[in-house]
Amino acid sequence: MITLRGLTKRFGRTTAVDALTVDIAPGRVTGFLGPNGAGKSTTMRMILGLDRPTAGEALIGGRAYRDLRHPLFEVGALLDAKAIHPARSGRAHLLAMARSNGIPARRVDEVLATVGLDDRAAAKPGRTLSLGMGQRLGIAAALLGDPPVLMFDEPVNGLDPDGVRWVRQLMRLLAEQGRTVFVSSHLMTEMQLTADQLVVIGRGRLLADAPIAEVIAGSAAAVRVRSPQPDGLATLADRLTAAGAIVEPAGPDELTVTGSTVDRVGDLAYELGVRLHELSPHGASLERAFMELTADSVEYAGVPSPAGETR
Ligand SMILES: Nc1ncnc2c1ncn2[C@@H]1O[C@H](COP(=O)(O)OP(=O)(O)OP(=O)(O)O)[C@@H](O)[C@H]1O
Repeated sequence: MITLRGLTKRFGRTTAVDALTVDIAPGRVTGFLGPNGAGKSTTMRMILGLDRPTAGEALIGGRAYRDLRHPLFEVGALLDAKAIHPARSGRAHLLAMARSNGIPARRVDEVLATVGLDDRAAAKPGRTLSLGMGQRLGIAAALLGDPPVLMFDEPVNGLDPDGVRWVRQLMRLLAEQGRTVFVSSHLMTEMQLTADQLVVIGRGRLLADAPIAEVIAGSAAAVRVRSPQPDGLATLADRLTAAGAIVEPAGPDELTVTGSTVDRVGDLAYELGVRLHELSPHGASLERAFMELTADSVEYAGVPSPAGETR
C-alpha cells in the first residue's frame, strides 16, 4: 500500500505536486496518468525519498521511505532505465546490488530470467544496452528484493510491441500476486489495457481516483453524423442544439454530437428528410475521458509561440 497525505512539492513559484491525498492499494495495477509536467515523476520521487515534500507525506506500507529498514525488500522502482554504470554489465550491476543488500546471487539469475535477459545480454556493458534492454534491466533491479510495492515510471517507453506486451503481462502478474503496482504513463491506450484503477493528476492536483471503467463511463460518448446536404445538416444541428445536445462541426459535411444518441439523431434526420452518409457511435474512451478531465490543466497546449515554435 502506498499512502499519500496532503503531499505537496513546490520548486520556487512552481507547485509541482499540490496536496495529493490518495491510497494506492495492493492487488491491482494503479495507473498514474497526467499530461506532461503534471507532477507524476515528482510524486514518485517523493515516495522514494529522492525529493523532500514541502508539505504532507508519502508512506510505503505505513512508513516513510527513510524509515524503511530494508528498502529494497519493501519497494522496487524503475525511474530511470539508464541508471547503470556505462562500463558495468547488467549482471554485475545486479550482483553488486544483491551483495550490498544481503540478497543471494541466485536471485540475480531469477530476475534476469523473469525479465527475459539471457546470459549474453546480461554480460553487455551498460553503455551498449538498447533502451528496451535497459528497461528490462531496470525492472529486474526493481524485482530483486521481491518487494510488495512496485513503481514504474513510463515503463514501456522505447519498447517494441513485444516488449510492451511483456511489460503489460508482468504488471498484471505482479498485481495478481497481491503486490501494489503503481505505474505512470501518458499513454491512455496503454493504461486502458493494463490498469484496474486510475489516479489522474493535472498541474499537481488530483483529478480522479477511480476504477478505470468508471472513469471511462464518465466521459460522454459522441455520435458522428455526415451528410451531403449542408443545409439539412445545419437544420439538424439547430434541432439537436434546441433539444439540449452539444453539436460541433467535425469537417465540412460532418458533425459530432454529444448528449444525444444514435437513435435520436437518426430519427430526427429522418423526420427532417436529411440524407445521411454516416451515422456512427463514437464510444467513450479513456482518451476522451482523459482529455475532458485534464482540459483545464494541460501545462503546454500546442499553441505556437511568438518564435513560431510549439512547446
Ligand atoms: N528539480 C526541479 N526544479 C524545478 N522545477 C521542477 C523540478 N522538477 C520538476 N519541476 C517542475 O515540476 C512540474 C512537474 O514535473 P514532473 O516531471 O513531476 O511532471 P511529470 O508529470 O512527470 O511530467 P512528464 O510526463 O513530462 O515527465 C513541472 O512544471 C516541472 O517543470
